[in-house]
Amino acid sequence: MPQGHLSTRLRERTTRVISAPPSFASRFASISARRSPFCMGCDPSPETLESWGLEAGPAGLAQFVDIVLEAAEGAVGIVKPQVAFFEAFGPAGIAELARLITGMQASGILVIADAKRGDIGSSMEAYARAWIGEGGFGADAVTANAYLGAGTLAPLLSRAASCGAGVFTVVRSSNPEGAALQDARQGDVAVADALAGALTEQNAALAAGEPVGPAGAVIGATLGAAASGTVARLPASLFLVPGIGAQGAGFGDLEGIFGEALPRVIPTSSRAVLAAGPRIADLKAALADHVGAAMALRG
Ligand SMILES: O=c1ccn([C@@H]2O[C@H](COP(=O)(O)O)[C@@H](O)[C@H]2O)c(=O)[nH]1
Repeated sequence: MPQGHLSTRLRERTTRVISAPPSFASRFASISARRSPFCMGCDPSPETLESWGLEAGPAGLAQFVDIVLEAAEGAVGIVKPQVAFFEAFGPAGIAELARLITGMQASGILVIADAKRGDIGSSMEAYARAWIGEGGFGADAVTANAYLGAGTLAPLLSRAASCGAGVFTVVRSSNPEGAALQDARQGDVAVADALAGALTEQNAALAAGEPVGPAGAVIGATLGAAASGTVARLPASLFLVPGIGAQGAGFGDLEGIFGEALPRVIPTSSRAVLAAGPRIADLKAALADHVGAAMALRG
């Protein structure tokens, strides 16, 4: 191989290594220490819009976005818009979702797009471009479903690793209907545990020497200590943990499920926070309560 070609390749490789963006795990660790690991759910359901005195249509949605942007600024480090509630308003809803994502990021807030994507590998590549990295919505992390097989997550995970994003795959969901499927046997382990093992393998391949990789897991706060065996199979994952508040779980349930993994937990709650709106001061007060409760878990 000609010398010039070799040095060009070396330079390209070095540039890639030097310019690798910080991982989602390191960005979470930083925001968690500076603000809190708590994640504010942004679910503009018709019920929430109406209870805030807003029209359950695109104009009301735009006002909702204005309010949550102002309430979140300086009060919380992570938000999770539930994409379904934006999609429900069609193109106008998608535009508001994009506005929420860029507005939150402009305030230094990490955005987890709760889109729960899952498909065959070629379509997952398109979902990866849609949600993380440049060119699409550019969220900091996205949620995924693995019902088409753990291997279909690969395009999403490799893009996440290269652009410093995270992927949270549903492993054990917070809803009561989830257990029948997630506890079904795959060989001699539960489907959820087999998926946890596959995510851990992906983290070993993609974490680039960091202790926590891009393959995170969704584990419901409602599940109790029965979920801790699954947690143990995910030693290099962050955990996105819904179910606090309206679904009946509390911050006090998290230690029994996560134990020593608590520093990797991102507790999230939507309705319990949004019920305080629409006044900004009331929302900030509800956020302060949740942020404080999540900080107390860090010890
Ligand atoms: O297992 C899961 C996975 C995702 N979710 C989502 O989290 C929020 C929970 O909202 P609350 O109002 O705090 O109950 C919502 O967007 C769900 O789609 C979940 O609840 N459970």
